[in-house]
Amino acid sequence: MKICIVSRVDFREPIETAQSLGWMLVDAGHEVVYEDSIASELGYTGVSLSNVSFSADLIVVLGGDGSVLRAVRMLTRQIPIVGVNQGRVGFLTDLEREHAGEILAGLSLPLSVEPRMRITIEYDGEPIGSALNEAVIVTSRPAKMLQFETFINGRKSAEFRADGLIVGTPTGSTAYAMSAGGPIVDPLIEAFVLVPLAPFMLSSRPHLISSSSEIEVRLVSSKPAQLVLDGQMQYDLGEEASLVVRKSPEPALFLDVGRSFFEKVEQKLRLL
Ligand SMILES: NC(=O)c1ccc[n+]([C@@H]2O[C@H](COP(=O)([O-])OP(=O)(O)OC[C@H]3O[C@@H](n4cnc5c(N)ncnc54)[C@H](O)[C@@H]3O)[C@@H](O)[C@H]2O)c1
Ligand SMILES: Nc1ncnc2c1ncn2[C@@H]1O[C@H](COP(=O)(O)OP(=O)(O)OP(=O)(O)O)[C@@H](O)[C@H]1O
Repeated sequence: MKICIVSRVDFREPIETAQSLGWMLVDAGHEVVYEDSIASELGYTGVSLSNVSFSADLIVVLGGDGSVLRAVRMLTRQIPIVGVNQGRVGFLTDLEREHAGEILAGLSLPLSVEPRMRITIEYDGEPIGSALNEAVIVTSRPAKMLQFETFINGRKSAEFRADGLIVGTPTGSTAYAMSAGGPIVDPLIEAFVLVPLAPFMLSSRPHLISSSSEIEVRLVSSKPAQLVLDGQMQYDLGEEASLVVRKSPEPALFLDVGRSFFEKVEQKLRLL
């Protein structure tokens, strides 16, 4: 198989892991390429994630959740991906560093994957990006509320004031949405999680909406707001902005290594 290794490069351990893992995978008969930023740390010629998504069979990410979110975002075409935890929480990672080499070396095609719903976002009618965890519309001025209107398949569903609104996925239900009071959603379910941030009215509650729906969020107030995708891409929103969120036709493809989602919930989130 052709495997592309991606790594965070902000400290030595993942860089050293990337080198030793690469050697182990080559010894096991795999073709190994490195993404640009880790390649330059190791003195190799790298590949871009956008291009390699058309030729690699698997992406291996050395890092935490942010590194996995970044890698999924940078893939032009979704291909199987697996994270090796080199972060603080690593909820989206499924392999620990100590065992990653032997497990990955033994892989062969076809790979077993677990599709993870992603979302696409349009701003004022133009595609602006996609997300695996969530899209957040949030006030640019702390302690100033925004006024929202939401529409499900063109029909008005709510009008409320809040600091912000999370439109999340089941994968993102254990991230910001959970901290904001949303439900933990089995990632095998395909649905949107709508969670208001500090709503003015207690009646503004989290909602679970079918993934076949089209969700429009309109900003009624003229106060400054921002759109944040997976906590990593940030955009200023103009007055009376309209954002349309849909299920992406391309889910992320998490390599199935037998890790139970609920085991991870128990292990990683209850101990935090
Ligand atoms: N109050 C909060 O809990 C809060 C606030 C902002 C952002 N976030 C989350 O952080 C994500 C970005 O992650 P990052 O690592 O680049 O930023 P980061 O470094 O700020 O990490 C945020 C924390 O969220 C965890 N996390 C991220 N995705 C997760 C998931 N799907 N399930 C469980 N935990 C998850 C990360 O492990 C990290 O501990 C955003 O998508 C958002 O969901 C959480
Ligand atoms: N190769 C890279 N080039 C630039 N930025 C990167 C690269 N790899 C990771 N990052 C960014 O660096 C940060 C690394 O954070 P990451 O989430 O991987 O680790 P962590 O925050 O320690 O762990 P966790 O998110 O699991 O708590 C992320 O924001 C990610 O987007």
